[in-house]
Amino acid sequence: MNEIRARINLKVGLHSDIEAEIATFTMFDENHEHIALIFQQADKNQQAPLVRMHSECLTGDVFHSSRCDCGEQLDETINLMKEQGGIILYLRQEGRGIGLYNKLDAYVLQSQGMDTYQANKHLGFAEDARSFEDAVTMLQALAVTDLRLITNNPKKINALKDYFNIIEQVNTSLHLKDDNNNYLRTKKHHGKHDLKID
Ligand SMILES: Nc1nc2c(ncn2[C@@H]2O[C@H](COP(=O)(O)OP(=O)(O)OP(=O)(O)O)[C@@H](O)[C@H]2O)c(=O)[nH]1
Ligand SMILES: [Zn+2]
Repeated sequence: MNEIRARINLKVGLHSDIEAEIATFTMFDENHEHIALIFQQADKNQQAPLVRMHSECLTGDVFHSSRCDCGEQLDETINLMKEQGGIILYLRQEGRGIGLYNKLDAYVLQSQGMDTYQANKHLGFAEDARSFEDAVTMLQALAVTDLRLITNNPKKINALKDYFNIIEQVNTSLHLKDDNNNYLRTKKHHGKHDLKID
């Protein structure tokens, strides 16, 4: 069964000059329109391509919000993949899976003193409501078996390790900004992310 619905060439990045392909899939409905961005045909040309599973963050990815580091991580990944090739899975699970409006409700609670995980729980959600099962399906559809995963998040390693040979964990940089200190510290101390911050 062909699980790739389409592959389209496009150029991406800040200057729209980095060659890539965007791939769509047959197995997802309109509420889960995940896409893969493939650089240098990494799915076909590389034994162990760089892979980034990036969960959607409208505020960070599009507007480079001061509250998180998502947009910077995405830019960093695109620039690395320009050089080395690789695959970004852009996963439509905004707000760690609780959706945009709920994430913004969580921001209100954070402004009142809760951390990101406490705010999710206060709203009746899991601390992190994401699943990476769709990502596994996407990588299998792209015939990836071995990979180098760009992440600081041990949960992402755990989610893939039974299905793929993870040759290397590639950390992202620390993108500290005025308003994302607590967010990043909580990622490290509660989420056990591998971040170089106190
Ligand atoms: N619920 C909630 N979600 C948030 C908050 N801040 C950011 N997010 C979401 O967190 C997710 C971040 O995803 P990623 O960058 O893929 O991953 P990560 O878990 O930070 O791990 P890395 O791979 O190390 O970057 C996005 O879906 C954001 O929308 C918050 O305060 N509350
Ligand atoms: Zn974000």
